[in-house]
Amino acid sequence: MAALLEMRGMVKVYGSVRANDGIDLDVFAGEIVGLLGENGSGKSTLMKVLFGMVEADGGGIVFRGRELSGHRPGEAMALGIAMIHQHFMLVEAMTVLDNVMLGWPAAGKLLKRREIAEKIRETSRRLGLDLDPDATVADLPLGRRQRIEILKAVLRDADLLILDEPTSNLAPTEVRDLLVILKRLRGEGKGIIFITHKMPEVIEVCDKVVVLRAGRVSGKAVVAGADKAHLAEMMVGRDVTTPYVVKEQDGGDIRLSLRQLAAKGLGPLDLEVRGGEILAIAGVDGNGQLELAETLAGLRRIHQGSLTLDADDVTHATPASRTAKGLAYMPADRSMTALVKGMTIMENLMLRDVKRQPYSARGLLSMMPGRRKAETLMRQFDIRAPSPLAKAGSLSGGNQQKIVIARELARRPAVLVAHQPTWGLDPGATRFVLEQIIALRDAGSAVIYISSELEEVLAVGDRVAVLASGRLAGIVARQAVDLPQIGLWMSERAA
Ligand SMILES: Nc1ncnc2c1ncn2[C@@H]1O[C@H](COP(=O)(O)OP(=O)(O)OP(=O)(O)O)[C@@H](O)[C@H]1O
Repeated sequence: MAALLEMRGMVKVYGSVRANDGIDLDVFAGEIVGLLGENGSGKSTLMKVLFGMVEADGGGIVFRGRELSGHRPGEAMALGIAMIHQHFMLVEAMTVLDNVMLGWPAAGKLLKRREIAEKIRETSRRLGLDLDPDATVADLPLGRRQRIEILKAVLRDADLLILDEPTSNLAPTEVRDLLVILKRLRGEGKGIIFITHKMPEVIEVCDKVVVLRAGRVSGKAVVAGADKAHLAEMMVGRDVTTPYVVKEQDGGDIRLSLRQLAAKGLGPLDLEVRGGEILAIAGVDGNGQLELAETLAGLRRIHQGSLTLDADDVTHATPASRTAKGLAYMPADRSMTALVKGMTIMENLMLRDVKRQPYSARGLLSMMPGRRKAETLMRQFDIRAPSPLAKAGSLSGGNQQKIVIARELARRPAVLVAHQPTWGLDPGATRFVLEQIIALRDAGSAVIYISSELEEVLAVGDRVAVLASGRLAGIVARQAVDLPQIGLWMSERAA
């Protein structure tokens, strides 16, 4: 049987970076191929080349027996290739049906709304998408929105679906649902390219894996019957499985305190975090995590109660004055909200220091000390880029994340609020970032670590709290964690 897709010797060069350096990839109909590799290894670039978003500098693509070169996304789509982007291309104020009709091929416009709505219902039932054509996108959780993109691809008869880290910002239940949907798509004969950093997902759905390193294929394997340890080593290249050191409360000073604190969709909450402690906040996504993170950062108004930072009342303080008092914030959606993509890596790393010596020269960033500091941080955090003067937006997704993480950690903040700090990071980078957060704790900072991944919460939290419907359902020392109890707390609804 001929492959659905054959990519041979793909090359893509950006300045001094060989993002793709002779990559071969085959995908057959009815096959899920895991495309793996550390941050910056060239996965997204290869997919952009395939989908016609960037032009290759070398190599050849054959799709369904046809040579493909110099093509644009419109042509790729018309031929049956669909790309499910991480930031969905949906109009939030419109319904599912209207969104599906937006890009409908001209010939299909002859179909009536009613007929398309019926097709949506039928496809949704068949694949288990659980989508109502009349639902408004803005009312749907992330996982459902992603399924609209899948629905669009299927209704346009795509044969090959590209999913670039589709699970990286989904809640665990949504991940499970997505994996089931992928298996159904495979059952209908679709070819799927699935980019992920998560080993359990690979084992669950992939038929084979292709691992990239520095723009080349560094390994290939059939998943069925493969040795898991071997697969993991191929993916990660080093051991990331030793447990982290959890600390018992050692009575540090209270650095962050919430008293009856309430904001829209949140609280009232009473909570204290001490220096030298990581308070991990678990919960099903959408239960007040974003509200809590943004309220602490000063991005949402506090309606009631108080917030103190190192004994200073900061209830109504601006984000900038909280930053000046030692609060650091890593938002979950770092690449959209915490990074200026058009600025250089150095400028992004130094955003908090422009007014500080020795980095300031009459209010501007002074070159030499800034560059030295940026170079050091890039080395420490393994930010892969040709130079500190490269634009942040030109880095791979994971390396963009690392800029924000490096900037916030390097300030040695009194209090760190970290929301999903490992999203988009490969296992090696995840390990490194968690170790840095633990080092910050050991140096006396207080950390609030918000994550919907229970495994991670349990790995790094000294105490574990659960948010449910914007309220604190329970809080417990790590050593005393009882998993069924945590599960109950997570499913609690506010009275
Ligand atoms: N538009 C661009 N300009 C310059 N360099 C780029 C551009 N796009 C990608 N690169 C570089 O190409 C390399 C590969 O990046 P790519 O985004 O393909 O990696 P990735 O494997 O998808 O990583 P991640 O897991 O972090 O998303 C990186 O070194 C990146 O900096």
